[in-house]
Amino acid sequence: MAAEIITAKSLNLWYGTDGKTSASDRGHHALKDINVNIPARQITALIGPSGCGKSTFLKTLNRMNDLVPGVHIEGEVCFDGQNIFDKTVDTTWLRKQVGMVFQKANPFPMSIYDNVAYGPRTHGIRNHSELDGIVEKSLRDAAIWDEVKDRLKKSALGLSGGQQQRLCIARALANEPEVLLMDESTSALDPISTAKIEDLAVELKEKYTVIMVTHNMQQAVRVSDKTAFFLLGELVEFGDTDKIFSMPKDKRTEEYITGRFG
Ligand SMILES: Nc1ncnc2c1ncn2[C@@H]1O[C@H](COP(=O)(O)OP(=O)(O)OP(=O)(O)O)[C@@H](O)[C@H]1O
Repeated sequence: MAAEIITAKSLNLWYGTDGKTSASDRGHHALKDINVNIPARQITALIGPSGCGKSTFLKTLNRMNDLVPGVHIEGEVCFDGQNIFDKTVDTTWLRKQVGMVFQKANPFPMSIYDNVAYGPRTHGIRNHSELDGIVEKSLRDAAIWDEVKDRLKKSALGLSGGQQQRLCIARALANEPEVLLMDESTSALDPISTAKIEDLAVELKEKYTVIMVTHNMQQAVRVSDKTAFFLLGELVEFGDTDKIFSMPKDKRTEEYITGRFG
């Protein structure tokens, strides 16, 4: 059995607390007592109807929710055995380890090369040949090197949507993360670009742990090893993807995957 890389224990999150801490008026309870062990070097899909807390859970894993005013979090999330909410944890370090790719590709308005070199430069790497090596490796790992190797100094904004999304994956990989979070990263793409990103995710799990939010259940079946089904802020069921989709344990999971709601 694969070792876990991320463990959530009694994780609860409220939005809109406005500084209130009494249990009765803490705002919207978006994550309710989540307990889960996410295995390393596998793909975990987060599924569930709109508004059930998938993105909130994903963003909690690299503390992106810290940036939302009025959020209150209780419980633990351990990354490589360390609670990410400990005061000693540097969020810049955490976000380097746990990188993120968003729903809509968001390349910086600069060259393809500079997009990928951005993170390493921020972390102090200045040597040209070292940066060249990181840029090439990251673009190769993101399966876009052959398409861009002759235009590295051209603007990233000239790439197609699917290429931009793979560039954003390369930009995240340049930081040498252990975990890659993907928040509906193919929902804005055509089927061919989607297939490329799905194939890429499967290749990436040799070196990285991938956690992806998806609305597309076929996608979860095609690419993921584990599936987590969320409903109204609860993690209803977590397990092997083939079991979740063939023999769900919970009636609510069965109803969702058979299309009876959502
Ligand atoms: N910044 C925020 N402030 C207040 N409430 C929020 C915020 N972000 C999300 N919520 C609420 O928390 C709940 C969970 O939202 P979340 O985005 O995690 O759901 P989701 O499952 O990812 O949905 P979708 O599939 O539509 O993206 C929703 O009720 C949402 O309205």
